[in-house]
Amino acid sequence: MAEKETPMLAQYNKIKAKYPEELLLFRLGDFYELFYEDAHIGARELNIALTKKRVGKDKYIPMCGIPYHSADSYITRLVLKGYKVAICEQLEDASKAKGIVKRDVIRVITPGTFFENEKLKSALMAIDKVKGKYPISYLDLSTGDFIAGILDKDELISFIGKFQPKEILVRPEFDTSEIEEHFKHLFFSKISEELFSNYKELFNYFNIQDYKSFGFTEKEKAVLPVITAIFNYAKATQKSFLPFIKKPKPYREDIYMRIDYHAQKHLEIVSSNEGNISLFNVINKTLTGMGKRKLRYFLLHPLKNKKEIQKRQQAVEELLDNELREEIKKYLKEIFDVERLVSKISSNTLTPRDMISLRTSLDKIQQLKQLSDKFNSEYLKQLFKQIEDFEYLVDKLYRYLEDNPPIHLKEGGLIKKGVDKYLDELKEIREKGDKWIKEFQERERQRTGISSLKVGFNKVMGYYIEITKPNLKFVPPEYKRRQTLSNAERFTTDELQSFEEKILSADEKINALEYEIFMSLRDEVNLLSDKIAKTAQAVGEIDAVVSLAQIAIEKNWIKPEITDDYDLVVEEGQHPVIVNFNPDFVPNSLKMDKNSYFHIITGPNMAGKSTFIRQSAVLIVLSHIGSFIPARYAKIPVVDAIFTRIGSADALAKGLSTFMVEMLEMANIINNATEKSFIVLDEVGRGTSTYDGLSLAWAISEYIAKNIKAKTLFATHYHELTSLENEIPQVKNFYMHIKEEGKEIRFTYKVLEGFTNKSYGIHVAKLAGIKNEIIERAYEILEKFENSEKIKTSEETNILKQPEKRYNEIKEDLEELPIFKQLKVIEEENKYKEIIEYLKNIDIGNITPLQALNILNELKNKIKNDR
Ligand SMILES: Nc1ncnc2c1ncn2[C@@H]1O[C@H](COP(=O)(O)OP(=O)(O)OP(=O)(O)O)[C@@H](O)[C@H]1O
Repeated sequence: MAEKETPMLAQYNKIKAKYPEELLLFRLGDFYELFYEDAHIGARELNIALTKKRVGKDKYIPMCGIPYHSADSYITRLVLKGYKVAICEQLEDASKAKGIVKRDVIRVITPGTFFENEKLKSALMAIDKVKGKYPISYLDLSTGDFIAGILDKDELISFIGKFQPKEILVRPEFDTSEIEEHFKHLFFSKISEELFSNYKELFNYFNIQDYKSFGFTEKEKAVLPVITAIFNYAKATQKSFLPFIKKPKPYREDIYMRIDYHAQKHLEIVSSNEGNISLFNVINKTLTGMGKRKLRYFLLHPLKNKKEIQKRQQAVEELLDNELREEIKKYLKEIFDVERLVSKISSNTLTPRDMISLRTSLDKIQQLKQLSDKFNSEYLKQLFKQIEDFEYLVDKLYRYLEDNPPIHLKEGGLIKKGVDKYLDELKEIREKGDKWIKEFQERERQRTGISSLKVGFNKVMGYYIEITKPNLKFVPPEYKRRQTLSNAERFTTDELQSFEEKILSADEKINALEYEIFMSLRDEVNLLSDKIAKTAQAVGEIDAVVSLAQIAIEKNWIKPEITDDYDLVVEEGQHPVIVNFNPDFVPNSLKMDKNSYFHIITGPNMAGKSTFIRQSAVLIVLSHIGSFIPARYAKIPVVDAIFTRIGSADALAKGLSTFMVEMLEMANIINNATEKSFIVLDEVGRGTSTYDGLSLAWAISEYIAKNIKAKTLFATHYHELTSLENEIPQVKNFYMHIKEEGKEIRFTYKVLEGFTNKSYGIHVAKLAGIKNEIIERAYEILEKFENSEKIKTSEETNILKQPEKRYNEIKEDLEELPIFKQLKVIEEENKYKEIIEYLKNIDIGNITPLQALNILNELKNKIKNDR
């Protein structure tokens, strides 16, 4: 006969059945316990001991436990590793419970919802697919920011790159592979269809009747399911911990300059490649959490409206005034991360200290608002106008809240005197109690003649009278022994006991009442959440603009002139990140106009080509966020997109060849760039055989220069490309100047007009420390090559213009190259896919034997054609 489950195990199994995918942390006294498979995972991932729990006469189940008091760090580790953790709490006081203590899951923490954890930062996204487009929504539970929009595939990839969601919600049938091939570590949660369709709670929460109230148009209807899904998921997992969520805002890519995912990464705008530092880290001088996030947002969303950019510039210019800026900074320094605090208000994670931080912040924000008359800039005026008045609330919080409250809500010490009459009375009893104890101690000393007699208190024993061992003989008979210590004994008396009951019940009442008052205060603040959040946004934006002014002053940057024309001029520009570490950085200029917009830059390795072309793109980005830039003078036309194609190894890990990645990126550029775009190309075509690569680089350059007419900087080692200058008038050659001093060379990092055939590769090898005898031998071989090159016929050099002819000549050799073999495999795989698809679509139940024979024949032919 099956053994009966213990009540605890029955309770566990019932709850676990509702959370099969989560690790269930089951609260037992001072521990959270994990059982069965969860225990194995927990022990392995947290490196803690796997033990057993006895659940019947001879029955044991696997168990591991983490202490309640340090649970946070364990939970963080599990969530960081991509687990979802369900916290199951005791819902009643164990000492007062009849039978087994009630327990239930109070919250599920997932990678995208651990909003109070600084390390993880909540970032939840939902993606759907409708008619080839991707409706998306994004919710940051730590700030309450909520956005939604409809993106195309490239925009979706770029969005994920910008916002870096920690968890992506999709429908069960969603094919995640098309996104995963672009990113290394994404965490997808497949959630039920029901969460996408049931928008009742969402509408209730925001008190609306229709999604259009959020500002979406009829055309954007497809965002409703993703908004709904993200909201329902947050609610279902966070339960009473659900923080304040702002109304979802339409996210429309088309109002910003497009910087796709590759460009963000290659230009190291907000995150850098290993060992480097990002543009954001260099220019970030913000003083608040909101400001930091806003500046980051600015960088990832440069404006593309001249007037808007100029408005920001004007604000930055005004803030160059040291006195004014310092005055604002004085307040900003004391403002906490209000967005995060607001999000906590409606959730159970708000601590009394958070409330004090909010009080201080709102107070400083009120003082900051006093400065609003001092500005002329339209943009600053507008931002200051968005700061709401919280005078009444601040005053109330000062009147109500103790300045140094404890961390926990239920320990009392939260509320000042004068707030509640009954509370004051209770506190008086407690104070009188202190006095009474002193008098009682004095009285007992007199009565017993024991001058060292002490009245003390601890949580376990309550009040007691302590008598040292030598004085025990003087203890009166009515004293009741409570505890024996090594050199003293502890007693109580009827009088002390009845006092204790009175005082302890006052204490309990005080704590309960303070908690109640604190909660009603919290509710009051909660009603203002929306206003506080909007104010916090404005403060963040002020902080970001102040930061732009601060860096401009510190680095002596200039204001670029923004135009709607075509021409671009940067005189003596510098790379803002590299110059930061290299004071000897050599400035360079760039001039582009309708007669000269495709620049080919040649020069040896290490001469500074990449730095120059990236610098140009970065200066354009900075100019479009309203920032000043490191240059002597600059005139920047509004650019609609920045595209980059820069050699990288990042996609290799995903099994795509470098060449394939390169071509995918090129295809994206060619399909999307316009005359108003800025393109940066570094070494296009290097991933394949020289002639293929060169022919492609040539054809692509020709296409961009003739048809797209986007401003383009192309750094290359293909010296042959410089002949494009003769073919297309708008193509111009530039090269990195090198100074030759005997056999030595020196990089000057100067970009000059014209081109050079010398590659100096051997020089660079020498600089890198390659042995002298090898270097000498390389020079000998080079000389031989150069001599044989001289007698080549002109027909041979002309291969560039006849890539196909040349291709046929060398076809056999090329096919031996690994890249070709790889492409062949891809090609074949695609053919097989076609056949598989064909087979899948055959409805066997509905065909005649003759049709079956025909199909077989067709399949045979398909395979024959391929062989
Ligand atoms: N204008 C400059 N002033 C001073 N140092 C520079 C300048 N430009 C580049 N450098 C330094 O020169 C080094 C090489 O630069 P970069 O990578 O741009 O060269 P490259 O020509 O693109 O080389 P490769 O062809 O090998 O990729 C870097 O360490 C960079 O910091």
